[in-house]
Parts: sequence; structure tokens; C-alpha cells
Amino acid sequence: MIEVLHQAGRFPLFSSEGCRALEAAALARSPARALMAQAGLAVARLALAVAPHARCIWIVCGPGNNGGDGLVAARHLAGLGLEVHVSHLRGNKPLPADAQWAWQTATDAGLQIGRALQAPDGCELIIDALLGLGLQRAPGGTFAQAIQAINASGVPVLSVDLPSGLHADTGCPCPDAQARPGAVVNAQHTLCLLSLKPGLFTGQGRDHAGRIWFDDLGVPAVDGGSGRLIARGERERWQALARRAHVSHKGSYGQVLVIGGAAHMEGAALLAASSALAAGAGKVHLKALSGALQAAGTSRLELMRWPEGPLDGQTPWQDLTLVVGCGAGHGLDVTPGLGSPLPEILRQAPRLVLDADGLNTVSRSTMAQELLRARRSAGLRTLLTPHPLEAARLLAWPVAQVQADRLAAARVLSSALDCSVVLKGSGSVIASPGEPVHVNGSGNAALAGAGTGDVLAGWLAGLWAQAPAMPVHELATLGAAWHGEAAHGAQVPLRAADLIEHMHALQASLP
Ligand SMILES: NC(=O)C1=CN([C@@H]2O[C@H](COP(=O)(O)OP(=O)(O)OC[C@H]3O[C@@H](n4cnc5c(N)ncnc54)[C@H](OP(=O)(O)O)[C@@H]3O)[C@@H](O)[C@H]2O)[C@@H](O)CC1
Ligand SMILES: Nc1ncnc2c1ncn2[C@@H]1O[C@H](COP(=O)(O)OP(=O)(O)O)[C@@H](O)[C@H]1O
Ligand SMILES: [K+]
Repeated sequence: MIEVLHQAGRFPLFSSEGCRALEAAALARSPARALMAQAGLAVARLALAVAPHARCIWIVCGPGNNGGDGLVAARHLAGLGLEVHVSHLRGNKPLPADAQWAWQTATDAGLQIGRALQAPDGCELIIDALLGLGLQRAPGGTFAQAIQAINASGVPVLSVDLPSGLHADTGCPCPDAQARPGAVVNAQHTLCLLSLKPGLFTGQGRDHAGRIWFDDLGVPAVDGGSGRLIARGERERWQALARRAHVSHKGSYGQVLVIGGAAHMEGAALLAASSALAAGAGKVHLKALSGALQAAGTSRLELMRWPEGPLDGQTPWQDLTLVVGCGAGHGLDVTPGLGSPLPEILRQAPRLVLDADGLNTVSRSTMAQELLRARRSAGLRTLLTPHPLEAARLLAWPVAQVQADRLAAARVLSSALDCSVVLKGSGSVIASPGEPVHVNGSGNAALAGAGTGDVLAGWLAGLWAQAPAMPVHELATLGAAWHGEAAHGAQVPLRAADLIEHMHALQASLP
């Protein structure tokens, strides 16, 4: 058993369908009941580890195999002499065979199984085995009551496989018939079994699941899942990026050009440019859309101002990695006569990170969308870094639809514009045409502050300038993981300029 987000490495993520296929294959290879026996034992072990002093435990079991896991755990914990109260909520249908076996062995062992919907007096731990992978709809009736009682109890909760009510694929509460979100258990710990579910790591998953543990039940990991979790910092991969030959010089590390920073939003472009420098780009140029900034220069003396004049056939495109859009306002709008540089950038830039108002401009212009879509087949590479609202504008969806299934939204956007995408937020989702989706496990709400996205965009370009041949999907994954890692242990809230320093300091700690 591991605590997933404390591990370095990449773990396969399985959609509900993939989990079912893995489960069926594992069941076919195992003796009858062996998986549930192991699952229940793992739950009991973790309960003892996270609440070693608890004497009284309430175990709330549902009508499927999730409930079966809870019943097996109940038998083990009662066998150790703990005061175990079991509530079993079941419908009119017979229990599945494994859960029926768990119920029978528990009652044979003398466990009393009731239907109470309140934590017993003196309860010190709740085990939530109500609903797992088989969640079909928003919990109603006694199921909703049980979830409310668990959440209102003030007692620590260990959820089995998933916090009950959370959808495994999306990390959202299951909606009811009126599309209102249903109740979800708020757990301190979740023990995910057999295969990792993406919904634990993105959307609302992290807030409901607490600390996430994983037991593969002895079934070896296969990488046939629908995506991958990037658990924690990937220092060995970063080290390869940061390595410098003694004989190298600034020309060895590429050039970044940042275009953005309209009046009143100069800071966004400065953050992106400073971040690209800190990431190690050899030279960083700034083309500010605000005349004042372009004239006055910046407090970072290393930054170079890009000369006045249009970007055109004379621009050394091949040498440049571009970050376009940070604080650009309407300055890139593709209105005839205004001379927006965006169409030429989309036609020419070999490596382009498009962020913030660059994305908003694209969402308003079908011409820009067509130019964007044509880039990959022309050998030009693009990374879009939208937050959920920017993604919603690009997709012409409500933002709630983006957040309701972040993996799907990132995939649809990536395929609609034929680009790589980092859909930012809790559990950033990285999607690229033909690649498995990655979910970034690092980072936390210390990053929820103005400018941290500009820092990400600049950092990505800074890395890309140094490794121009790196596949964009990999680059986006490494950059997002680095950005998130820098927030661990940082003071909350983390100011964006300080974030750059934290990310820079991680370079020094590389092995
Ligand atoms: N087999 C094994 O060896 C292993 C199994 N494992 C464990 O099994 C779990 C999956 O078990 P599962 O497929 O039985 O689904 P589960 O989550 O228990 O729920 C299904 C039941 O809930 C019901 N139901 C659904 N929604 C509802 C709602 N809103 N409100 C009320 N009821 C609702 C649904 O009824 P129905 O929709 O058919 O009316 C059905 O009766 C998995 O998460 C893991 O813990 C692992 O340990 C690996 C080894
Ligand atoms: N709760 C969180 N967990 C992990 N990362 C977060 C969280 N909140 C914000 N972030 C990260 O912070 C950054 C915010 O970017 P963005 O919203 O574009 O900010 P801005 O436009 O002000 O620069 C993104 O990289 C996002 O993934
Ligand atoms: K559960």
C-alpha cells in the first residue's frame, strides 16, 4: 500500500470501464473471493494505521461490492476486539455474489448488522463503504441521509475506493435528474483499490478524498489505462533538462520572446519573461503591448526589449520560442487595420505557448482558430494553457461543463484545435493529440492567486527553448509538475513572483 501523492513516478489511471475490465481479468485469475478478501483486509489495516487509538468504529456499507469490502473490514476489526457498528444499506435487489459472501462471513463471525443512519456515541472512526465504482446517480433517500450524517459527525472518515457519491471518472458529485450535484462524503483518507481512478485527482476529488492511498491487491500495474497520474516531482527527468555542458554559452539555451503586457497588465508579461529566464532560457526578449512598458524597460535587467516594428519575414522565427497572451487584453485582437501580430505568429512560430488573452482572442476569431488548427500539420508546435474559463470560451461551453469532466474537456479542446493543452486548476489535465491524458498530482491551493499562470507559461517556454526537440506533451507534463512541486511547503498564499524563486530554487536541489 502506498500514499500515492508522496511517490515520485507516473501511475496508470483507469476510467470506470477500464477499471471494470481490469477487475474482470483479475477476478478470472484469482480464486473466488480472493480480491474482496484482500481489499477488506487492506481497509482494516489502513483503519488501524490512521486511527491507532480508535476503539469504536462505524462502518457504513452499501448494496454492492464496495459494501462487501466494508463488511470484510468490519469482520477483521471486530475480531481484534474493537467496538464495530455496521450499518448496511441495501435495496430490493440481491447482493452481488462477493458481497453476499462478505455479509455471510461477517454474520457467521457474530457481527450485528443494522441500518442506523447516525454515528454511534463515542465513534472515533467512520469507514465509508457505501458506494464506489458502481455509483449510477446522485445518492438519494437513506443514502443521502447517511452521507449527510457522516459529514456532520465530525469524526475522521476513511473512504473505501472512492468517497461515496464522487464520480470515478470526473471527480464530480453525481448529478440528480435536475442536474443538481448530489451529496459526497468528505473523507480524511481514501483507500483506492486495484486501479487508480482519475476523479480522485482532479475536479473536486482532492477535496473529498483527503489523503489518497492505493493498494493494487497484488494485481501488477499495466499501462493500458486511459491516462497517467504524474504523482510528484520528476526530478530525474528535470535533471536531464537542467544539465549544462561546461563549454556551453548563452546561445546554447535558446531564446524566448514574450508578447503581452498591455496597459495596466504589464506585470503578467514581466512574470512570464522572468519565469522563462529562471527556467534557464539563454536570452529572453519582451515585446510589450503597453507603450509605457516598452519605453521604460523592466526591473529585471537581464530582459531584452524586442525592437519596434512588425513581426514578419525578417523575424528569426526558428530561433524563438514564443509566449503569447499574458496580460495582452485586446491588444492581439485580429481586427482588420489594427495590425495584430497574432496571425503572423500563428503562421510562423515553430514553438508557441499561447496563454490568457491570446486564448481569449482565438476564441473570438474563427480565422485565428483556423490558423491554429493548421499549425501541427505544418510542423509548427503549440501548447495552450487555459484555465477553465478560457477553456470554456474556446470550446463555447459553459464553464460548469468544462469542470464537470475536465479530462474530456482537455481531450476535446486538444483534438478540436489539434494542439497540446494544459487545462489548469486542481489536478491540471494535459492532453495532446494521440497521447494518453496526464493528470498533474503536484501543487495545491497556494497557487490560487493572480499571476501564477503567467509564471507557468513563461517557465514552459523557458524549458522548451532549451529542449526544442522535446515532444510538447512531455514538456507540458514536466513544466506543470515543476510548477506544482514548487508550491509544496510554500507560504500560503504564494505570490507569483515568489513562485518563480521557489521554482528556480528547485533547480539547485536536483540530484
Ligand atoms: N469484485 C471484487 O472482487 C472487487 C470489488 N471492489 C470493490 O467493489 C466496488 C465496486 O462494486 P460494485 O460494482 O458492486 O459497485 P458499488 O460501488 O458497490 O455500488 C453498486 C451498488 O450501488 C447501487 N447504487 C448505485 N448508485 C446508487 C445511488 N446513488 N444510490 C443508491 N444506490 C446506488 C447499485 O444499485 P443499482 O444502480 O443497480 O440500483 C448497486 O447495488 C469498488 O468500488 C470496490 O470497492 C474492489 O475492492 C476490487 C475487488
Ligand atoms: N488548487 C490548486 N491546485 C493546484 N494548482 C492550482 C490550484 N489553483 C491554482 N492552481 C494553478 O495555479 C495556476 C493559476 O493560473 P491562472 O488561473 O491562469 O492564473 P493567472 O491568469 O492569474 O496567471 C495554474 O497553473 C493552476 O493549475
Ligand atoms: K466508498
